Amino acid sequence: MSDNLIDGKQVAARLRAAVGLAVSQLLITPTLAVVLVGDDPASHVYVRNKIKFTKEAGMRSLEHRLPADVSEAEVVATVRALNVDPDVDGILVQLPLPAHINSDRVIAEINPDKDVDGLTETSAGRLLLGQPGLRPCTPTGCVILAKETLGDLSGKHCVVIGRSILVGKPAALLFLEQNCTVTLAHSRTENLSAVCRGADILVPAVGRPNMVKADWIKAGACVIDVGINRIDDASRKSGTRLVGDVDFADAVPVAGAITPVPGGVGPMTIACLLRNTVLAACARRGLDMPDNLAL
Ligand SMILES: Nc1nc(=O)c2c([nH]1)NC[C@@H]1CN(c3ccc(C(=O)N[C@@H](CCC(=O)O)C(=O)O)cc3)C=[N+]21
Repeated sequence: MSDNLIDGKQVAARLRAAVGLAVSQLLITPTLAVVLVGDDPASHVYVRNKIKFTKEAGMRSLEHRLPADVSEAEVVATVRALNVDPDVDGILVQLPLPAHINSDRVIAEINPDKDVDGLTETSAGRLLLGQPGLRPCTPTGCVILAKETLGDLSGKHCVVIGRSILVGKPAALLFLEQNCTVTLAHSRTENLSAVCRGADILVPAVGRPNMVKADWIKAGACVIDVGINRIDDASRKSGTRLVGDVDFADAVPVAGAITPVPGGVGPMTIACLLRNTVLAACARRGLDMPDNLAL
């Protein structure tokens, strides 16, 4: 193993421990409600992990399982009931939803003060405006990993590749909030590799296996790989393996620090969900954010 790896698993475990400590000092038990529709096996694995870590951090989790053929109206009704349940601090609707359900309409129903995924229009507006609010989990995890490596990010040139609503756009805004100079690159960017070579912090969030090569990376740059791509690998028993958007073997010798896949950004996403649940529980009660959960 090289010495420039950013151990997302370890940073996530530490964040979960910090969440647990913050919870133990509260007089209430934050509660996360998870809505899971259908029987997608991957979604069930994610949700099981989320629930396990929620409990480990001393919080309560409620699980609402709905059948795959449930109507959109019933999912909306479930969200509305959670919105007004005073015991519920965070609501997570596991995505993707079955094709017959419009996930935008469901997400729009979530009370923004319980929006621990940070996906509602109100949460997005608060982020854009620099107002307090719940930020999306994966981009928050990227910022934490970058700060872990570099400390203060002020003045650093951050290049985010990918303009998705879920990751790229909010990541650009969160790095801007950290006083980075931000470039939001995407599929139409001219001279993409040269733009990336200017980055002190490079955040590929595209979903294209091994797209970023060594010659896209400035020597010593911090590389936060958001991609989680499953590719064929005949040498594995499963027949597949996970790779990021970065050609890891190529990039490792050039990067100053780099996240692996798996074991990089992924575990941070779940840890940030737990953090958001505590932040939501505090904000809803007019309590200050626990000091040890500040970015
Ligand atoms: N409402 C909602 N919020 C989400 O945040 C959300 C969602 N729906 N639907 C699915 C995606 C996916 N997602 C991941 C979280 C952790 C890992 C993770 O920890 N991955 C491990 C590897 C896991 C493996 O081996 O399969 C890693 O990268 O090390 C991956 C993916 C959250 N999502």
